[in-house]
Amino acid sequence: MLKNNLGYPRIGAKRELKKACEHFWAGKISEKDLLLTAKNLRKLNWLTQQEAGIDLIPSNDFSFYDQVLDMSLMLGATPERFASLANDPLTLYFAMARGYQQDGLDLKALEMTKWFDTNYHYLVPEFTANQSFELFSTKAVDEFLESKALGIHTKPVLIGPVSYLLLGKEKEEGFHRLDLLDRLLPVYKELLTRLSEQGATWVQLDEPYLTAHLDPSTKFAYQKAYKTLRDAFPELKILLASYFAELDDPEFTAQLPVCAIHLDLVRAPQQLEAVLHHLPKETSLSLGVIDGRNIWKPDYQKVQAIVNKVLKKIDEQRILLAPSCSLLHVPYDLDAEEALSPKLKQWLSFAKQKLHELNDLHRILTQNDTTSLQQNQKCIEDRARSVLIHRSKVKERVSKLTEKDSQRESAFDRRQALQKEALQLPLFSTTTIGSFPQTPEIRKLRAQFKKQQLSESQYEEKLQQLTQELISWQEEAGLDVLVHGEYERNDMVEYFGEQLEGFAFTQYGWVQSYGSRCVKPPVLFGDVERTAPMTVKWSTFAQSLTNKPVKGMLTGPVTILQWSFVRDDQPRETTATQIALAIRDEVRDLEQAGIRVIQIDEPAFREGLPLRKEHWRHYLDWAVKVFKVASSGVEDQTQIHTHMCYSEFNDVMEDIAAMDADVITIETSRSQMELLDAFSDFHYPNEIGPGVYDIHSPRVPTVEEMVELLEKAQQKLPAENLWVNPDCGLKTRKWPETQQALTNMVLAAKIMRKAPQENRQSLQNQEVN
Ligand SMILES: CN1c2c(nc(N)[nH]c2=O)NC[C@@H]1CNc1ccc(C(=O)N[C@@H](CCC(=O)N[C@@H](CCC(=O)N[C@@H](CCC(=O)O)C(=O)O)C(=O)O)C(=O)O)cc1
Ligand SMILES: N[C@@H](CCS)C(=O)O
Ligand SMILES: [Zn+2]
Repeated sequence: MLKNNLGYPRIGAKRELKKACEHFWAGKISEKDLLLTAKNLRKLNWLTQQEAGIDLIPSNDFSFYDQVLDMSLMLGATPERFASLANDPLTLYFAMARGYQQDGLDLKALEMTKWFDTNYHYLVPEFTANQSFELFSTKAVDEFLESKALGIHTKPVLIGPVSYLLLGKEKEEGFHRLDLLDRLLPVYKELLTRLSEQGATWVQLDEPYLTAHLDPSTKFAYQKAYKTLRDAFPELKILLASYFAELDDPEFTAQLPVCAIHLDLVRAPQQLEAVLHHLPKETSLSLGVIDGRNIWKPDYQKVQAIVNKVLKKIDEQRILLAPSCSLLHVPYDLDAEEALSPKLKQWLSFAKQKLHELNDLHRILTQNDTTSLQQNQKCIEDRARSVLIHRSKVKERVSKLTEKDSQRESAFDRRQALQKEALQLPLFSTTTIGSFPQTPEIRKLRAQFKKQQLSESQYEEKLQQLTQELISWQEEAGLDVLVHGEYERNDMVEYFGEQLEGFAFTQYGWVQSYGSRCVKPPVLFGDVERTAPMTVKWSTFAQSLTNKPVKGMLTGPVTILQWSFVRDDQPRETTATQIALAIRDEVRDLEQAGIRVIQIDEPAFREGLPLRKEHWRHYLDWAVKVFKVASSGVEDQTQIHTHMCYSEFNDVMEDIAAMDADVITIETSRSQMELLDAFSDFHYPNEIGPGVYDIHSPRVPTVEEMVELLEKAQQKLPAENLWVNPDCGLKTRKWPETQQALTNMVLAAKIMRKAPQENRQSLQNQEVN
């Protein structure tokens, strides 16, 4: 029974890679220094896994930015616009990730989207009809050799050919990306040849799309790909990894010609039986029994029962024990946490602890280690019985909710009329999504405050000053609905977690979100309660400085749930309802305090959608309901906004409309307003702000391109329902580019208001470049 790990976090336990990348981008360290930091991190990861007794240790799970981008580079799938950077691979790599505005070039980054239902984002490969592939980078081989030099025999991890193609997007009409398989497979063969030549014995090919609906042509692609690879490499042990959901067709997958199949038995234990039934006698099974997506200790007895069931069908040599998916989605090391309560800490495990759990389980299963089993049982029982978790007042309030609590007083038409009268906003009103640059100075102030080097009043005074400057700047820039800037927030979820009962927060529990950006998800361990207002002070302070409306800024219940490590002892919808009640109280308090526009962000609404369609209805029903519970406690005149980013809306339009927010701002600019089609096809009734520029890149958008996007939007939706705003919050941007971009955005809105061609010309002359 081998202990198999699918992937390890790579950002560094103290975010060393993040810091090195950001310093490199800022020109503060050399390429050599960056490469050395990366090498040290890889070494540390391999040694940690070796020490923990893992048999199949992954390599090529490291990435400077994203593993899908790494694959694109290895396979030579570089869009034409980057051709001039081909002789400088690292510059090319970061240009594809972040865009490139230098030396007279203005290259847009690849589109970024969510990695399945996680909070990790990948860079979408771009394909053309005459797409060619070549072995451009040998990263997987290089890292295999690097581990070999340390005396560690690793298992290279690659994204499998079919999922790689499915993760991408056709950039022109007339072909399907799976048509490219015949051109792609020779490059996989070349890569596997190099790996075999260097002594690789196992290779993990991730095919998470095996859990999506498999139509005949997709099945054909999988069969072709894996038969080709098996025929070419009969000796190589290919581990085919699925995760995050159940296989769409267990019989089909079980019979693919590979050495082993990995199953996520945390998310989808029900698939085991069917797979066992169809598994050929020579195929091994990797049992994903440790949760790679959450931080709770597993119940060893339950795992034991699963493995024993498998042992009845196949023998020990064909079983691998594994986490459910790569450990990329959990933090590094619980031992580093000094401030967590010891009680809570004994219920948790992070990546390093999960490795040791594999070891414990291996001993329990193969050597009958009853001590580990009993210790684990004690922890599990202790958590189940703990008084820390339960608040009867909260449970009672949830049970007393009625239909009325999730309905606004009047229908949208009436609310819209009342709000227009109350707010007196122009056509194409301009606003931002909430956050403004979180400068190193602001982060430093907070760090000093947390270390008690600054008193609360000193910290708040400085933030007040910055907020005041921001309000003045927005007024001067001519924005219509202002924001306070979210300077006081470390993160839009963590900030609320820190203020709500039922949450705990970590010191170093960082998880990569995209590129160098990390989040520290709070631990939602118990019943959620708001004991005091959370945002009223900052919103009312900002509102006191201006006559223009300042938007109150809250994170919605689905997003708080989705971006936290959530308790697994009750249904997610129950926990979401508890959060919704806390937000509802905050919304009401903001209204009472004179805030007339309130935004409840739900960027994770679409991400929370289960991967398997049969589970959608249930999720959508409760997700819409909890948003309405959070947002419906206000008067008709109070304008409720929501915001969503990176979402494919087509499938869920009806439910987004059912949320009944007065205004929704969405990400659309990277896809050139394509996403808006869903709203226009559906005749979305409420107001909508399609993002007119991409905030993930420092590139300053021109007035012209934003006008063009707004014109596209105007063709799709009535002008009186349109808002003008960026794609998302501006916290990751620097000040000069933010000012220039927003100044251009306001000009674009003014052009749209004036419309005649002559006015456009004169306004474009004022553009800031
Ligand atoms: C909108 N997005 C979000 C997602 N998930 C969230 N939970 N939050 C989100 O906003 N998912 C989808 C997208 C992903 N986008 C982003 C965008 C930006 C970030 C980001 O900027 N993350 C920051 C970390 C933010 C944070 O919590 N900072 C803390 C700690 C600051 C810090 O680093 N302090 C230093 C000391 C500083 C000094 O002394 O100078 C330290 O501790 O070492 C804070 O502000 O207090 C990032 O830097 O990665 C994430 C997701
Ligand atoms: N209000 C948040 C939303 C991000 S999705 C922000 O502006 O950062
Ligand atoms: Zn956003």
